Amino acid sequence: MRVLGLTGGIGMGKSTTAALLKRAGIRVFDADATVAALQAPHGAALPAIGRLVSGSVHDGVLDRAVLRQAALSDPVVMRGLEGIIHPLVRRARQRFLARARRDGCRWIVLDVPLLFETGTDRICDRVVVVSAPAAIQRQRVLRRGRMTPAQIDAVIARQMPDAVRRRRADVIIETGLSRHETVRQVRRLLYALREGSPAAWAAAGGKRA
Ligand SMILES: CC(C)(COP(=O)(O)OP(=O)(O)OC[C@H]1O[C@@H](n2cnc3c(N)ncnc32)[C@H](O)[C@@H]1O)[C@@H](O)C(=O)NCCC(=O)NCCS
Ligand SMILES: Nc1ncnc2c1ncn2[C@@H]1O[C@H](COP(=O)(O)OP(=O)(O)OP(=O)(O)O)[C@@H](O)[C@H]1O
Repeated sequence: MRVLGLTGGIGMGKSTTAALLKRAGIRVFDADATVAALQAPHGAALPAIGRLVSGSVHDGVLDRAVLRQAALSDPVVMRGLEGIIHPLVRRARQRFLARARRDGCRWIVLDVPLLFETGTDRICDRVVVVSAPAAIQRQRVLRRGRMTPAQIDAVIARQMPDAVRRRRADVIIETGLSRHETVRQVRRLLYALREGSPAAWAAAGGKRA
């Protein structure tokens, strides 16, 4: 079984790209969804989060705004939160991989925002980076309306710069153009996954020499 890493900064288009891959029948491990499940009402991470940030959990329900504010304004809190979350995500990922291996999957996708930052790229055969110009990125996250401009900057500051991610990518999917263009790039990627030839990977690459 081969592992395709899918990553990119906040709002760069990971979920959109992951959905296209899923539609093609590829199994996708979604790290953000795993985090959401851990933080859902009575989720496995809540007792520890309640101890880390007092007032963030009431009757087994997380107050996300309180946690977001605390984590994004204090690096010590964010590190503590990551210390709670990341080992649990790693365990869920291992269960996902074991199941996919047992089911005989050829390629699976790991959709992980912090793929490089957490060293998860080391278990990937190829890495796809989704990327768009910084101004478009900020505009997209702002439009979602969940974060203030300062909170967006705090998240971006904790992530690897886009230019570094692009250098480390095997394949870059540009999402700053039309949705149609993104679909076209994903189609080339799917062809490379199926075909496996150097020429197919070169065609999917999207990296300028
Ligand atoms: C900080 C929290 C409370 C903010 O919640 P919020 O609902 O505002 O955002 P959401 O969870 O949808 O995250 C949006 C995006 O922010 C980025 N992001 C989230 N956490 C982090 C982090 N610790 N470092 C860098 N980027 C992060 C990711 O790109 C993610 O896709 C939440 O993201 C969280 O609990 N983060 C810690 C867990 C973690 O490291 N997640 C990253 C994926 S493994
Ligand atoms: N060509 C495109 N390709 C992908 N996404 C696009 C494109 N044009 C616009 N978008 C929009 O960009 C937004 C961000 O995309 P998406 O939610 O997939 O990002 P993400 O990387 O998963 O973000 P996050 O890390 O914050 O969860 C979405 O609202 C999506 O509709």
